[in-house]
Amino acid sequence: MLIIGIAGGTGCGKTTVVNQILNELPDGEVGVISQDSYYKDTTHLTKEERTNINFDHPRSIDFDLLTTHLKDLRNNTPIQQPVYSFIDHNRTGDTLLTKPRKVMIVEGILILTNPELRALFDIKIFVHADTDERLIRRLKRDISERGRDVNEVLTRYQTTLKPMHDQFIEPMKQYADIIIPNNKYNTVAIDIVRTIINERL
Ligand SMILES: Nc1ncnc2c1ncn2[C@@H]1O[C@H](COP(=O)(O)OP(=O)(O)O)[C@@H](O)[C@H]1O
Ligand SMILES: Nc1ccn([C@@H]2O[C@H](COP(=O)(O)O)[C@@H](O)[C@H]2O)c(=O)n1
Repeated sequence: MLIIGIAGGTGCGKTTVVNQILNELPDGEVGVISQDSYYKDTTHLTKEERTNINFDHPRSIDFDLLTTHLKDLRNNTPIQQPVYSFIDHNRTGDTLLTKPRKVMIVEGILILTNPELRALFDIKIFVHADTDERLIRRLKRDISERGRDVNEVLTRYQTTLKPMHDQFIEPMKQYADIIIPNNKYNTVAIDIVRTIINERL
């Protein structure tokens, strides 16, 4: 199994890059795990307490479960990937049966911060987009897809998102094998990654 980790700040285009990579590859040959599915279970908290969680700090992620699941997949064992709701700030209780594939992609803002998880990646990719570009994309996406308003996104950006990005996410570039510039759609980089994957299929 080839395991590819794709990191980068919020709004840099990780999900879009993954979808572009999957396009034109044979259906079902490449599996995807999102770090977002592994936000810690917050059922014991009130809605207000959940809203106040710092979702950009590594401690918000259940790295133990994510690492265990990736090792299971590597050992050819299917996993039940949790399903996460950005509206409720919690796992939904549903799971998604995820089967081992020849190639697995793991994507998320913090996936390179955990040494044990990082060591499982054969290829580490960091997607880069400038800060202003990422904020604009995040604003538009969170309002249209994640039930947020302008004030909420900007407050979160100032209080946690930007400081956490500078402290935990940007420094992870040092571990990247490939950095994809993604201020604009980067078809050349996508083709290169797809070629690497095709060699393993
Ligand atoms: N290269 C790009 N140029 C313009 N918009 C982009 C680009 N990549 C992604 N987007 C848009 O930016 C938003 C955030 O992208 P997404 O892939 O969800 O980022 P991430 O998963 O890194 O948070 C989406 O609305 C997406 O369509
Ligand atoms: N309940 C939550 C959980 C996370 N976030 C934000 O999601 C961002 C990571 O996801 P991307 O798709 O943007 O990589 C992260 O910056 C968290 O702030 C949230 O808003 N609500």
